[in-house]
Amino acid sequence: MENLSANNLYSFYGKSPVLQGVSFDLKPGEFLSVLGRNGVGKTTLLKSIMGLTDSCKGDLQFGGSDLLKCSTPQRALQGIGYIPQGREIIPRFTVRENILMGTFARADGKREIPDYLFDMFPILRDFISRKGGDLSGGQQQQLAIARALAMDPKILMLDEPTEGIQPNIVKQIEDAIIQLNRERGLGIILVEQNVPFARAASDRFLVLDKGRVVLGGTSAELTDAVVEEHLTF
Ligand SMILES: Nc1ncnc2c1ncn2[C@@H]1O[C@H](COP(=O)(O)OP(=O)(O)OP(=O)(O)O)[C@@H](O)[C@H]1O
Repeated sequence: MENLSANNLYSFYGKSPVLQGVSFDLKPGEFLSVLGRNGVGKTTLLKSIMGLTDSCKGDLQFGGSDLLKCSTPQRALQGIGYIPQGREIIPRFTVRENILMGTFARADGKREIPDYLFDMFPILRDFISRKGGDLSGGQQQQLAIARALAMDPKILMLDEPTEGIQPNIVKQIEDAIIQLNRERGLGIILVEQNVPFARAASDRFLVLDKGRVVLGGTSAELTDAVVEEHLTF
């Protein structure tokens, strides 16, 4: 089965190790939330899985493949989708062009935009010919999710997808993430500050502190006491 598993993973910017011995498992279709205060390495964990930090040591496997030996495009082709913080859509490309970019990371070479993306985010259908840069922040986040889905991923990694987004769109994005997991069976790794959403949506969580996993468990174990000890500022 296509588990994603990290064992004693170290990740570096230059010579500084940001992740220091991180281990976790994500089973197919599982939803994992990654929590922790600012600057503890949450974004770095997602970047490391995608091969976007300077270097990594340790073990990172996906479905029997040694990810640390794979380039970033190879990791995408294996089915790992990444929606970075800040979204990084291409502002001068249209909505259609932005989504089509995702299809270039499809293993089967198809260049079609799946219809369900527009059922999930109807505004993208309405704005299909608009420039990405003319969309609101929330619409751009929907576009970034659609672009990642256009590559037909097995796992979707999202970095604070509702940060700074207008409240009426937050709910749509949260519902879409849950639907992708529960109805389409996508594995999800979500970096999130919103504990109630992480608790409601995920199967399991882990808490990072200074580049290490200090706690993990089922979402039922993500109690107020855990939040108080590890997540309040
Ligand atoms: N490109 C980089 N070069 C050097 N150091 C970096 C780089 N990106 C992040 N760091 C450092 O790595 C550490 C972890 O950063 P990271 O962004 O992974 O944390 P985070 O938990 O996602 O924080 P936040 O909640 O603020 O996004 C921080 O000390 C940060 O300064």
